[in-house]
Amino acid sequence: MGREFIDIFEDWAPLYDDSVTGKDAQYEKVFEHYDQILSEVVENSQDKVLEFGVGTGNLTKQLLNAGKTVIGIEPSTAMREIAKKKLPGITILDGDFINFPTLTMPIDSIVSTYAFHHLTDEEKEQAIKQFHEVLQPEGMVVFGDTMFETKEAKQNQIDLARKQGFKALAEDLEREYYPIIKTVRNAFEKYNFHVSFKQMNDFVWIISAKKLA
Ligand SMILES: C[S@@+](CC[C@H](N)C(=O)[O-])C[C@H]1O[C@@H](n2cnc3c(N)ncnc32)[C@H](O)[C@@H]1O
Repeated sequence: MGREFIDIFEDWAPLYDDSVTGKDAQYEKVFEHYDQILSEVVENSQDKVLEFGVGTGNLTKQLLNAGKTVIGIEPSTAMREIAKKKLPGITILDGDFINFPTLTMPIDSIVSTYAFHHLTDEEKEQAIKQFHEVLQPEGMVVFGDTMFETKEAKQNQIDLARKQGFKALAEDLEREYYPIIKTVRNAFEKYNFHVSFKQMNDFVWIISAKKLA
């Protein structure tokens, strides 16, 4: 579920790595400190990792370099192909945050960067409920993604993007389901996680959520 944006990624896949390295002015601020954001996710995760929205495999690469075992889930065929070419031998399966193949190992960390906002708030809750079921005791969810402290802060970024002539960014912020932090906090707490947030740039925050009993 939450697959309504896949066509965007089928088209974006060949140029995606140019965007994350700052070559697309519209997304420069969104991907500011990209490598640090990925590192922060890696540092907060444990050994047996389930990664959602793998994209071109940049987070996967850092996870593998840190010695972790990773099962990747990615709904876009074009993205999966690029990730497999970059990282031969990785396990990357067709699926999404809600529907994915049966897992072949116990999972102690669920990670993702720049992807959770493809789910509506209701779908996010459904996914978080499933994360609690999938994770081992004291397992972690560690996500980096765009979110906002208030509705006004979100609108300010949309207005700024329009003022700067960043039409694609403004439309993206309006089209997809970038959440308000309190909504995400409430969803994790509802399903028995202890959750904290850390800001990484004007858009992206790290969510670290530990499964409570
Ligand atoms: C902006 S890219 C992020 C890629 C990579 N994680 C990174 O940090 O560079 C978003 C990725 O999420 C994937 N995606 C879109 N909808 C999804 C869903 N419902 N479940 C899981 N992944 C999804 C897209 O296909 C795309 O590869």
